[in-house]
Amino acid sequence: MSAVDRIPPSEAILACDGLSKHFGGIRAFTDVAFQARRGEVTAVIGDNGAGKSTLIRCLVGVHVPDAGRIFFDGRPHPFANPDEARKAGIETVHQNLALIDELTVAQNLFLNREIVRRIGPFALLDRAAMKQRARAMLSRLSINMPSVNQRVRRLSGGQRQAISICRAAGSGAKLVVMDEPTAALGVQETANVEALIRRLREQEVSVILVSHNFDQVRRLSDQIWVMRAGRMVATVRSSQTTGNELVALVTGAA
Ligand SMILES: Nc1ncnc2c1ncn2[C@@H]1O[C@H](COP(=O)(O)OP(=O)(O)OP(=O)(O)O)[C@@H](O)[C@H]1O
Repeated sequence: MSAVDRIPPSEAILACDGLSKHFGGIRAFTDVAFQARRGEVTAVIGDNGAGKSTLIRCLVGVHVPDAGRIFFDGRPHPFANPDEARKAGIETVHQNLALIDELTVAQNLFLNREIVRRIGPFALLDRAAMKQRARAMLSRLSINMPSVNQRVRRLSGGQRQAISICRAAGSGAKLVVMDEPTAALGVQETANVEALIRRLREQEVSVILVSHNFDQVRRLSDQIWVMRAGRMVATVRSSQTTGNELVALVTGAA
């Protein structure tokens, strides 16, 4: 049975069959199949070079796969670039955060999606509306921020990550894809970002999370995809696995 058939379309936010991506003679991954349930956190694990980042780049429209089918929210996924994926409801939280230091929290939350007010032939930025909406977006995810007028340069790594996640979720995304969202964070900041991911899940936003931290993956996710050397070697329910089993699946000792 194909992966697309296993979960009824109404329950699958994402499904994929026979997906492959090569860069010239280098194989990133081959014949990958998977499904992610709507409203769940799905983690992607695997050793360095297993193909995780390339796989999620195919999901968010950065790369076009060489072969295979992807379905998003019950429909074929034809996204040729990240803008198309975003319009359909897939947002990405990038490893390098993509925030602009010299802009404020509110300006970063509305970067490239500014609210404008039309007065005759002129289109003016509606700063008051953006600030008001920024406060509502932060409050919806219980994110504490000193002020929406604060420049992000002065914020901690965890606060910056929270803004990136809020920005991704705030536009009504159905699926938020995160590549190592806590890799550069300390213990408390990691806990804050994990709490934020749980709140997304409570609000029925589906999440795909790439992480090398198996404890985190088991704490946060419902389902785990395991990649090894360009293959999807296992899909496991997080509640039914142990850290040792994950290590064995990732290394091939299982
Ligand atoms: N743009 C590219 N051009 C050529 N090869 C690439 C490119 N992107 C990825 N690869 C190759 O594809 C394979 C999978 O890489 P990918 O970055 O997807 O792995 P990963 O599991 O995310 O690794 P890591 O955990 O180290 O980030 C690797 O052999 C990598 O060198």
